[in-house]
Amino acid sequence: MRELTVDLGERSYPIYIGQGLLDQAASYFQKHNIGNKSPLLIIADSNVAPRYLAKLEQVLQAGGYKTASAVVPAGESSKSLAMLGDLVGKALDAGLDRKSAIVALGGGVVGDLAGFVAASYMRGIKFVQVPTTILAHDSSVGGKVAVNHPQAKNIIGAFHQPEFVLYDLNTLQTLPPRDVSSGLSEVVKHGLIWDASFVDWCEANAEKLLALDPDSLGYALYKGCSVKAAVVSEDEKEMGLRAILNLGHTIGHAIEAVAGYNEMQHGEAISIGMIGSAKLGLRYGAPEEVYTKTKRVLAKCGLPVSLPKHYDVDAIMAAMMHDKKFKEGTMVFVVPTAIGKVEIKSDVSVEWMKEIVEELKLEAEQI
Ligand SMILES: NC(=O)c1ccc[n+]([C@@H]2O[C@H](COP(=O)([O-])OP(=O)(O)OC[C@H]3O[C@@H](n4cnc5c(N)ncnc54)[C@H](O)[C@@H]3O)[C@@H](O)[C@H]2O)c1
Ligand SMILES: O=C(O)C(=O)C[C@@H](O)[C@H](O)[C@H](O)COP(=O)(O)O
Ligand SMILES: [Zn+2]
Repeated sequence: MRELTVDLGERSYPIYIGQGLLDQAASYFQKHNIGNKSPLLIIADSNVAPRYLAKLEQVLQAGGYKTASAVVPAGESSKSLAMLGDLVGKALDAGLDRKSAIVALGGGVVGDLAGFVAASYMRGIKFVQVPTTILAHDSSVGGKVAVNHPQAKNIIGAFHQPEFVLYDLNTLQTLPPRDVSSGLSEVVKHGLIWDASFVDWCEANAEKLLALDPDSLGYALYKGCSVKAAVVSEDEKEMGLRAILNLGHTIGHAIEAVAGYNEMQHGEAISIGMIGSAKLGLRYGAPEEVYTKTKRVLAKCGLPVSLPKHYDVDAIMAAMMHDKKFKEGTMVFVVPTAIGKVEIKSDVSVEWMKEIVEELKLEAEQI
């Protein structure tokens, strides 16, 4: 078992990463002072619930907890205000009070959604992250919780940190291949922004990761979570440094919004976005390797590296204008300057960005 800390003073919390942790969930809840007098609400999606919900409920109940559960349809569309309303209804029906906790059992969709329920129910109650996807090494850490609006991704949300993160690597064995690749996108991102040697490692170990080799996965998720924890510990509310975690996300979020949140997985959209950011890096004078290596490692992880033909460039440009990094009307981008290093550039040319999105699409047409 590996352990990391998100260092936020009195709101600091651990990330536990290991095999079989679900079986020990009750003792972690007790260790972190989650009381057993008020009920817990476990939120899972329709793919995760049949696999892991009964197990978690049984372990928690055996440890003296009262549990209720809510199952949402799998997929990004569940990150909506309507679903938030439904879940608040479920929390009320189950009798959750201010001492209760919400448990997010699932990937980033459930983590963001359940976390926002916890942030807003009774103006904020405790929550615990129990991630079950590779991508959720990113989403379960750092306290960004949100739902989407049809016009903009994650635009209704809060910063609300979990009590702890319980990452049972065994759950990852049932992930479909597409979600394995999608999760690796954010793993690679953590290397691209912080640690060149980890990018080399990802490239060399891509096949093992795709095959869900437990040792490789454990190491990759530990490294990814270490980067995330270090950045969040320095800048919890994204006043500066934390923006680097957004590499590829301005283009990526725009693609997700234009796709209606149901065609492209988050990690897939971010992969295309990171290729776009690498192209922008070249325009700012980064060495060619930044682009070629970024593209190679993402492709090795089974990720898309160009924009599918049917996407409308103008619609993507319009969606990009809703990016939360926009300040005082200027385009702000995370730009790679070397492998493992990025800079935040303000006032990025809209013309350049349009040319880059067009190039991304043209490259798909050439395949
Ligand atoms: N808050 C943050 O800091 C942050 C960071 C990164 C991403 N995100 C958000 O995370 C979301 C994407 O997360 P995701 O890729 O985990 O998506 P997801 O939660 O939709 O999970 C992907 C798919 O895998 C299924 N699944 C989950 N665990 C499984 C398991 N163990 N076995 C079988 N199937 C399983 C899900 O049902 C779903 O179909 C996006 O909404 C993104 O915006 C948030
Ligand atoms: O934690 C962060 O900060 C991130 O940017 C991590 C991203 O991978 C994640 O997708 C996040 O939800 C994007 O944040 P947003 O503020 O652009 O919605
Ligand atoms: Zn992301």
